[in-house]
Amino acid sequence: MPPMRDRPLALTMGDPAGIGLDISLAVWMNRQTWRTPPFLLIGDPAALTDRARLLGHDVAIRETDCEGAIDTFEQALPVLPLTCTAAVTPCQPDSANAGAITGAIETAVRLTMEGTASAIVTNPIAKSVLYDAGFRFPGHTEFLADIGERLTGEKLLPIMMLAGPKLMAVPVTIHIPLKDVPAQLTPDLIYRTCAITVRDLRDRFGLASPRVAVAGLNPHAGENGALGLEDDAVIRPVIERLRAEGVDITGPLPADTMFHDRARATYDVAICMYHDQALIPAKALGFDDSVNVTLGLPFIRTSPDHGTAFTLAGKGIARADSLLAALTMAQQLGRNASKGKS
Ligand SMILES: NC(=O)C1=CN([C@@H]2O[C@H](COP(=O)(O)OP(=O)(O)OC[C@H]3O[C@@H](n4cnc5c(N)ncnc54)[C@H](O)[C@@H]3O)[C@@H](O)[C@H]2O)C=CC1
Ligand SMILES: NCC(=O)COP(=O)(O)O
Repeated sequence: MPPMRDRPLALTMGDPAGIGLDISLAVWMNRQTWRTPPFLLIGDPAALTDRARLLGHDVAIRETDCEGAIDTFEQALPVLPLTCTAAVTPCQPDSANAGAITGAIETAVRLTMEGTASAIVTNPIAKSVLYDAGFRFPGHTEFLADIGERLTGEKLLPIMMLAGPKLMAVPVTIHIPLKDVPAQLTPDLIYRTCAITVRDLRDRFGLASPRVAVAGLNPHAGENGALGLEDDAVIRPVIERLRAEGVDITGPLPADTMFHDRARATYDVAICMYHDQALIPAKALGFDDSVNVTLGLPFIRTSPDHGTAFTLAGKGIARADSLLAALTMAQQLGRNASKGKS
């Protein structure tokens, strides 16, 4: 296996009708000033060439395998080719391309697990477009865990973490309807989410003893049971168990007062009970520079925090900051992992 510095990141194209192609071109074109980590784009070279032309970019695109990506990267944007079934039109997603979109993700995992790529960075997918084609996973997070389980034979619990300079936040339940949240918030799920988060923050992010703040589910963390029972009956005992095991952990905290500046200074990561409880503060505090990173997997995966932004595709106005942050974080986590092994 080549050393980590000689391996590219595997970057998936995402939904080609969205801004993934635009921002991939941007991070490559600005590779010197932005110090973009070398990547291999897994996607349709014809769609990428068309998007570059539409945007007025003069970009050299070269098809290569993963081994050739690092040597190619300075001169041309390296692409591991796959073909979209339907013609790609910006802002007009087509479920006929679901196979190419998910195929890029599967290929990225395979290259990373076999050690030719150092980590996976995913461009955004539109979930509903894939659901229309029969995709049975809520999002990348759950799909990546399924691929990981198939490759390793291990049962995995994938954890979504939004990580930015001002906040790291983890939702315990992820892509489920709000009405299903209380039933899915079991002590076991909360415990394992906290434990995996603490382990990965220590082992992958280098935080020796992460300080964890856990949100309650209900207003005022239940107000002693008057506004809901889950905070004291379900969440608090898990926190007490983790504290007894040596984790630096507080909660359940009223969610409305745990994200202001002074509160955030008291912890490293916020464990939240549902998707929007974590993602609203994360995106409000750092939409351009936060990264969606999946913990609990046998490989590193990051992604920009935003979605496909279809209406911006092909217009030259999509910001590439979050993709750059995702590439940079994936490279750093890969380096930390290889240091841990040496
Ligand atoms: N990691 C992933 O694959 C993600 C996928 N999605 C998917 O994206 C689709 C659209 O979701 P939305 O809720 O509309 O979120 P979105 O993030 O695509 O767009 C929200 C707003 O932010 C703007 N925006 C997003 N990215 C931007 C960028 N790079 N530069 C400038 N402006 C930007 C959009 O124009 C829009 O006004 C959905 O189908 C959803 O499933 C959403 C989040 C993450
Ligand atoms: N809202 C975040 C999101 O939908 C990203 O999900 P995933 O596709 O990374 O699982």
